[in-house]
Amino acid sequence: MTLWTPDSWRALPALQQPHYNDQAQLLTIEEQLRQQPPLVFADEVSQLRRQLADAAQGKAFLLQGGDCAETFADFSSAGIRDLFKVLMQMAVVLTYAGRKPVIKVGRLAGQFAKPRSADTEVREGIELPSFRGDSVNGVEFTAAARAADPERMLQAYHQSTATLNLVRAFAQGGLADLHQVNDWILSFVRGNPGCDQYLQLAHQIKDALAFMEVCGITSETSSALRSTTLFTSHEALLLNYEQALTRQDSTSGQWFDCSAHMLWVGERTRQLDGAHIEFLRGIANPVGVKISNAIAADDLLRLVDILNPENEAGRLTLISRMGADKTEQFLPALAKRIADEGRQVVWSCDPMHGNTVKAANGYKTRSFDHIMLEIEQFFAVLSACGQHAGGLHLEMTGAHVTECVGGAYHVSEEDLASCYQTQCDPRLNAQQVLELSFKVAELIKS
Ligand SMILES: O=C[C@H](O)[C@H](O)COP(=O)(O)O
Ligand SMILES: C=C(OP(=O)(O)O)C(=O)O
Repeated sequence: MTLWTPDSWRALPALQQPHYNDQAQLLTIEEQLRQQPPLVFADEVSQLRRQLADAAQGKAFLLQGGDCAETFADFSSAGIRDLFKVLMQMAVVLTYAGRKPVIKVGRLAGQFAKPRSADTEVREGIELPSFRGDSVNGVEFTAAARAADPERMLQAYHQSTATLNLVRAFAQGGLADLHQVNDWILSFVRGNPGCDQYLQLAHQIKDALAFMEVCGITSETSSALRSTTLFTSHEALLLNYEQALTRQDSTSGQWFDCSAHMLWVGERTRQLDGAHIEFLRGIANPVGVKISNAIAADDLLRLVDILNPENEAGRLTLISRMGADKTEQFLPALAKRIADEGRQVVWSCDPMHGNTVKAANGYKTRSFDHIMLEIEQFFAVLSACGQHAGGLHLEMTGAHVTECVGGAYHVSEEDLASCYQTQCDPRLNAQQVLELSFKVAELIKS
């Protein structure tokens, strides 16, 4: 294996990269990013890695979720707060009903770039570059907006710092206190089917807290009751951005990509000899790889060995995203091979990206039933292979959107138009996510 350096990826083919017209401007922005403070610290990253080692061994569960893509336009403290609350709600359901510690990792504070199926989009005979996320170009369908602009990476960095600042405050400053378990319910979820079940669970938690208080364990005496950690993650797609935020830890000598605690590489950029895998192999962060039915077991094993040559639990998460129609057929051979070869990985399920369809009225959507079915199949396949179903990876929001159909609240195809806000892929809303959490908790328990 050749020597890794933060820029060794540059000698290899990098797919899904923007075409910047002004290379000198790109270099200037990279230099400016290099001068910025890190977003995360080596110790925090190592802490996540240790927790993921527990997930690999079935002793914890990874909950990774957030926007398909963060946007410059929808940036608000209310939006971040609502996503935080929904993640807390899910975590409490999975922890209490599923009886496992939950590692909370947001798709936030850096999730601004999207890989696309097509390089261009045609509307009424006009062809323009596809929208690739706010850190690359603008969503408006004009030539000016769709031109890739490196300055956008700086704006994404600054929005990420502000987001992370607020997330850290929420996690440490009261909103995460377990006594707030009722306040995590968003107003539009109240009165819906899943809410009653949640209120019952909240009631039981409050009873347990009252008992603990009598025993002298309160929010004042126990930091575990009053605070939490929400780690950050995003797809390591824009390698110029990732390299600029990669720093060497002076104590250990290891390289950390300080743009997020965890990075993943997508289904479209995980080529064994490609730039993205080359970049990820050298950083000490925990990394994830999305895998569909398109990967062969031999290639998966090679990928695992490139990214985790020491076979350390917690370093690598394999995120299966095959679709409800393919998981039962294709996942068993992969999971069995990893088990037979004794490789330590966290198996996580992304039930979103293999289940995208176009509704009759043209909206890109996903069905709650297909999402649930893929999760059930994922649990069944891993259990049959003697492996742990270690996590869940969701595109979701705290906003009251109608982007995925189905669920107990019955979002129909006709309802999609009423609040369809995503710029790329459809997300589960807070009530769909709550309903899903109770079902997943049952799967974890069983
Ligand atoms: O979120 C993932 C991808 O960026 C997205 O699914 C691609 O969508 P497209 O097929 O419309 O390009
Ligand atoms: C692009 C994504 O997923 P995938 O690589 O699995 O398509 C994503 O998670 O945003």
